[in-house]
This record gives sequence, C-alpha cells and structure tokens, in this order.
Amino acid sequence: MAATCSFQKMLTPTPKTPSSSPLSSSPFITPLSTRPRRTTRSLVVLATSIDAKPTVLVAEKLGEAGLELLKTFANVVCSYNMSPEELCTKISLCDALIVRSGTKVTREVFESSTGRLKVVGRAGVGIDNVDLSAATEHGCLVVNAPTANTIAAAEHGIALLTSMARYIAQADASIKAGKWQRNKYVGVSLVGKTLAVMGFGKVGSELARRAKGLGMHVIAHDPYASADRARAIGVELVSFDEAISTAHFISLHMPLTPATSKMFNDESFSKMQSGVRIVNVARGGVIDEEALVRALNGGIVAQAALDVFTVEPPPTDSQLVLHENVTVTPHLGASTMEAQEGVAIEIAEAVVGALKGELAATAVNAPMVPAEVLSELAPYVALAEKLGRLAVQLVAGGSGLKSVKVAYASARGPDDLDTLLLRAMVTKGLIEPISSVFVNLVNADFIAKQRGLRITEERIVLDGSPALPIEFIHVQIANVESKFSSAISDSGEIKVEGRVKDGKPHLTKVGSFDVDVSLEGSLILCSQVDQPGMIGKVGSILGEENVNVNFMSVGRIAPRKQAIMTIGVDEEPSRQALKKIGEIPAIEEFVFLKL
Ligand SMILES: NC(=O)c1ccc[n+]([C@@H]2O[C@H](COP(=O)([O-])OP(=O)(O)OC[C@H]3O[C@@H](n4cnc5c(N)ncnc54)[C@H](O)[C@@H]3O)[C@@H](O)[C@H]2O)c1
Ligand SMILES: O=C(O)[C@H](O)COP(=O)(O)O
Repeated sequence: MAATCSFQKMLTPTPKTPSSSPLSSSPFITPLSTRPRRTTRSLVVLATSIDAKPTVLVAEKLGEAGLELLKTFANVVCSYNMSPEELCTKISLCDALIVRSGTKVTREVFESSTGRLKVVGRAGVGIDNVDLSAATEHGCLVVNAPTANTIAAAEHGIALLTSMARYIAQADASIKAGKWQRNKYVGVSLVGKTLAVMGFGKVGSELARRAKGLGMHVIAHDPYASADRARAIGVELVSFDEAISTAHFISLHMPLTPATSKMFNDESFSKMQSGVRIVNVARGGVIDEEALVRALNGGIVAQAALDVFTVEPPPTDSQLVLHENVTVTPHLGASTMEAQEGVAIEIAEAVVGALKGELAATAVNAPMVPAEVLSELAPYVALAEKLGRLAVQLVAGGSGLKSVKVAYASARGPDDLDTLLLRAMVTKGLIEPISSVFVNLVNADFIAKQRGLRITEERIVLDGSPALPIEFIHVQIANVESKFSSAISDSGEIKVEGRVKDGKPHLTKVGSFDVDVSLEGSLILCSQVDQPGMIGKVGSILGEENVNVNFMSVGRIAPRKQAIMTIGVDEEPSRQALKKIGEIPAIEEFVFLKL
C-alpha cells in the first residue's frame, strides 16, 4: 500500500477562492459574482448596469412588496405588454424573468437568452405558459409561487358558482340596460346539490371546504389525491365518470397538462346529467370550448362560469363568451390585493434565493433535494464537483469522454444516501472545463446525455458506523488516455478519489497513489522517483514566482520508489515556471490542474 506524507503551510491563511464558497457549488446556478458574463448583442434595450447586480425583468404586473424585495438585490426592469419579439430581444440582458400567466416563455426565449437567463419566476401556480423542457435544456431554473393565491382562486370559484346559480351577472346587465326581469332570472339553490370537484389539490380542496359550508354534497375526482385527506374534510373521492355523471355542479381544478388537455369534450359532456352547471377557474385548455358550446346549445350544460380560456384574451366574437348562459371573468382567480402581495413576495424570495445559488423549495424543473439532505451533503457537493474537474483535466486531448463511473463509499444503506445532487455536481465538474455550457442540477443529466456521456454510479458498502454520509468518492474515466500517466489506476482508468476532512474536500488518491491535498486553488501533480530535495526544488521555483503553496503531499509506492508529488497553489504559476518544474531532471511528468 502506498504511503502518504503531507505538509500544510499553517501560516498561510486559506484564501477564499470563489470555488470554495458554498455558492459556487450551487447545484442550481453559478452565482453571478463568479459567472463570466456572456457578450450580448448590440441591441441594448435594457438599462443594463455595469455593476455586479443581476438584472431581473418583470414582464407582468407584480405586487409592490415583491418589487421592493427584488430591488434590494437586483436591477429590476418592469416591462409590461411586451410582444414575443421584444421579450426575445430583452431577455439576453437579463439573469431572471418574472411572469404571470399572460407571458409565453417559449423555447425561443431561452435560445435568445444566450445562456444568461438563469431563473424564470412564475408569479402564480400554473406553469403551462413556460416551456419547461427548453428551460431544463438551457439549465434555467423555473420556480413558481404555489401557495399565495390558493384562497383567492377558491373564493373566486365560489363567487362564480353562486353568481352563476343566481344569474347575478345577467341580471346586473339587464337592469343596467333599463329592464326589470324578475321572472327571467330565477336561479337554482346550492344546498343539498352535488358538487364534483375535479382536481383535489390546494384550490380544489379549499373550494370543497367552502362548498360544504354552503350545504352542498361534495365529491371529488383526483387520481393522485389521498382518500384520507379528502375524507378529513368530508369529501369522497370517486372515479371520473362517477363524478361527472352524478354532479349537479362541476368545478375544475386540475393543471393543464397533455393528459388533461380537452378532457371535457363531447364524450364527457354526453355522460353528464342534463342541466349540469360548470365552473372553470383552472385553465381554459382543459375544456374543448367548441364542445362546451354544443353542450350549452343542446341543453346538457345549463350554465357555465369561466375565468380562464384556451386563448387569453378570447376572441371578441367567441360564441362561448357571448353565450347568454355563460358568465365570464378575465382570469381574475388570483386577483385579490392579498393574493397579489403574497404571490409577489413568494416569487421575489424564490428568485432572489435562486440567483444567490440557494436551493429553491418551489423549483418546478429540478429534482427536489430535501433541505436536510442538502445540508449534510454540502461539503461532498464541493468534493464531487472538484473530482469531476480534476478527472477531466487528466484526459489527454483527443481521447473523448464517454464513460464515467462515480463510486460512493459509505456505511449507509443505499436507500439512506441520495446521490442525485452529487452525480449532478460530478457532471458539472466534468463538463464545464471542456465546454461553454453551464451545468447545474437542472440540466446535468440532459447535458450529459446530449454529449453522449454515460455516467454510472456505484455504491461501495463499508462496515462500521454510518455517522458520515460518505467516506470517500472516486471518479473513474474509462477508455481514455491520460496526459498524466500516473493517474491511470491498476484497472486502466483515470482515477481520482477524495474525502471530506474537517469539512473541506481533499484529494486522497490519484491513479493508484495515495496523496492528501486540500482541494483549494489549483494543483500541480508531478511524477518522480522519490528522493530527497524534490519539494525544495519545486517550492523554490514557485517561491521565485511569488506563487503561494498551500499544501504539499507525496504519495509513493515505497521509500525511493515511484511517487506522486501533489502541490496545492493559490496562484496560477506562469508557463515559464511550469516549464522549469518540468525541467527538473527527476520529474518524469507533471500536470497543472485548475480547480
Ligand atoms: N384562475 C386563476 O387565477 C387560478 C388561480 C390559481 C390556480 N389556478 C389553476 O388551478 C389549478 C390548480 O391549482 P392548485 O394550486 O390547486 O394546484 P395543485 O397542484 O395543488 O392541484 C392540482 C390537482 O390536480 C390534480 N390532477 C392532476 N391531474 C389530474 C387529472 N387528470 N384529473 C383530476 N385531477 C388531476 C393533482 O393531483 C392535484 O391534486 C392550476 O391549473 C392553476 O393554474 C388558476
Ligand atoms: O396559475 C395561477 O396562479 C393563476 O392562473 C393566476 O394567474 P395570474 O398570475 O396570471 O393571475
């Protein structure tokens, strides 16, 4: 077994390099202070600043409290009613974009951002107006504000339900037109009627509670909701067909997805009781609007109350909107003072947090990593990225990069170790030094796949106490040549291995050599036959250059046999200094690696 000796310069304060900050290891985005700004096109349409503050483009009206919060951290540009072309032009100068439901954040928007856009904040729940695949492919995190408008939407649903049942809107219009039609607007009562809540999530369940308070019998359909939760508020979960065929009133609360698109169509209307009344405060697209007009004209649907439409705003000559038995509002479900202030704060906090590189609790296009997992794995996140960075820099040019194995050695059972984040960080470390893409937890798997890079994971199960989540991680790259042949392990792959020591990532193995060097600054690896004076020779070349050595370690097969000297440096040595190191007669090969 190779022996290791290491020396740390105790008097040298550890530099705070960007790469040692927890932010730079952000699984989501590279914090703005450390990320190179891309050159933007000459069309300067935003008041860009030359300071380091990020720029947040707010594309739709946002509550004042949220804007104030954003301004404490970013340059905030409010630009409402932009055309798609204007948005695509402005986006290349923005780090974050905040929208409501009125802005389509298409693939073109992400492409036009040329890599700068890192966060899209949806100030509300529905994210059907954001192309999530495109966001993920571009490494752009999408966050939403899922809770602050729930009550507003449920209240609006109840408002539509009650006003529809009593023809409030029609009667109001009639009286304002100078009429007094007491016999025409005889409504229906709600008490004792069956209401089917379709989609028993946040809004659906709040609406159900309120409807029960009005004395309605409430049933619900939601393939993913828990029957216990429904029972707790006195609601029975039933099948789709049972819900729509037994209800007097139907209220829609599911998201718009490919599966729910036009799920209310000729076939489903034909299964409903004649005279059914429908409320939609979810998304217009869940209803086939032409089929609804047919059902209204055919008497199956007595009335509909709609807050949302397939196309918003709907055409002014829309038969549905103009139908006398239809009550409409212009997507007002979330529009209360309270909800808008709440949503604005919720989204501003999420966007600022994401721009700072923090994990966002409301991320919709990134795998969720629970906070407790994140805090325990934080030092390993940095280690994983640095091992990836080291390993890829050891590959000889032209070798290609196709197959990487990451192994985690731990005394914990496989189910007790969530490696999703670590794999993403190894991927980030492997890909960023060799390409111009930014890799984060959002797009790591996509980028790896796109590059044809296969990353496999392996668990090494250790005996002993599982106090530490991981003992060591090793990264192996197969089927490549190395520019530093000593990095090739006995099994023929480039191999680097690391551990966390005192909360800091350390490199503990290169190829088959044990080493021990703190992963800060940059590294010089030298292969040599172990002999006296080598550390002094290299150290004095670096000293002449005023390059600060922060760590040195020699790993050797046996005294005076083959060895690897690992030198951690705070500054990058000049080419000349590196050349001089290479010219030391005993040094067989060396490599300079940036962390
Ligand atoms: N009109 C407005 O201003 C307004 C305001 C808030 C929310 N909304 C919309 O309301 C919808 C629900 O919002 P939420 O906050 O309750 O979301 P949520 O995620 O809490 O609830 C959605 C529910 O729909 C269920 N669902 C999914 N597929 C379904 C299917 N095929 N059939 C039945 N149920 C299904 C889910 O299991 C989930 O329980 C969203 O589309 C949102 O955009 C509209
Ligand atoms: O999904 C939502 O949150 C609602 O539809 C509200 O949309 P809005 O922010 O455009 O009002």
